[in-house]
Amino acid sequence: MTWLKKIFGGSSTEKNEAPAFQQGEQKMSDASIHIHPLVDKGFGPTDETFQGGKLHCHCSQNKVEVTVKAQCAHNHACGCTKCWKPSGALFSLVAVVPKDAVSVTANEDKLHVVDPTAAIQRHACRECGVHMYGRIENTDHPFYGLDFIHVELSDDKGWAAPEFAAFTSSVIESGTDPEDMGAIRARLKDLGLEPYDCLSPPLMDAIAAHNAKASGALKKTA
Ligand SMILES: N[C@@H](CCC(=O)N[C@@H](CS)C(=O)NCC(=O)O)C(=O)O
Ligand SMILES: [Zn+2]
Repeated sequence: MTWLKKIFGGSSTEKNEAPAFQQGEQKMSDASIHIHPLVDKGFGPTDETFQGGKLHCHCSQNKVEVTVKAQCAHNHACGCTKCWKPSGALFSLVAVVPKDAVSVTANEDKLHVVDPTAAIQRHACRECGVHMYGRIENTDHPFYGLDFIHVELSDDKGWAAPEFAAFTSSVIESGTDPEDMGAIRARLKDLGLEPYDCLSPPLMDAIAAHNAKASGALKKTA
């Protein structure tokens, strides 16, 4: 995926496939913890030939439609309070795609920006509340050029599988008891999603490298 290399460099697709418990161990995580519907039931493998698909909002009629002409990357569970989650889910499922691959193809007039002051301008349906895509407008932002999408809004199969869990501790800000965090982290690990309290190490490295180039601490060619 050349667009991915251009933005994140060569080391951004490190995938965590380590199981939480070694084979033969008896310990099981709590399957009654609802991380996200697509994650709880097992996501299925990434289709390497997949070229994108359509996303639809939850309205019964006049659905907002977003067409995405690319496979997504860095699909992950996000526990922050800002990312859209289906009801009952502790985490959002969010991925990035190049912004040029994203277009609104129906009922664009129903969209509004949830928080115009946020780094990610989340375009949501005014009627059902679903976030259709998030765009970074600040050209200096490390992730400028990428849009954020929720692949669960698509009936198309083959989207890249989630790789990790970000902003795990932030679920407390939505009302989760801090005492439940051990069980939640164990469940994430069991599902193959290593929990981080910010982003994954490769993404944090990409952000730091971007900032270091902007400040001059790193040469722009590095
Ligand atoms: N602890 C905060 C974290 C929010 C946060 O920083 N979210 C990350 C991950 S989506 C971000 O990049 N936010 C930028 C934004 O919301 O525009 C919360 O849960 O609200
Ligand atoms: Zn988030």
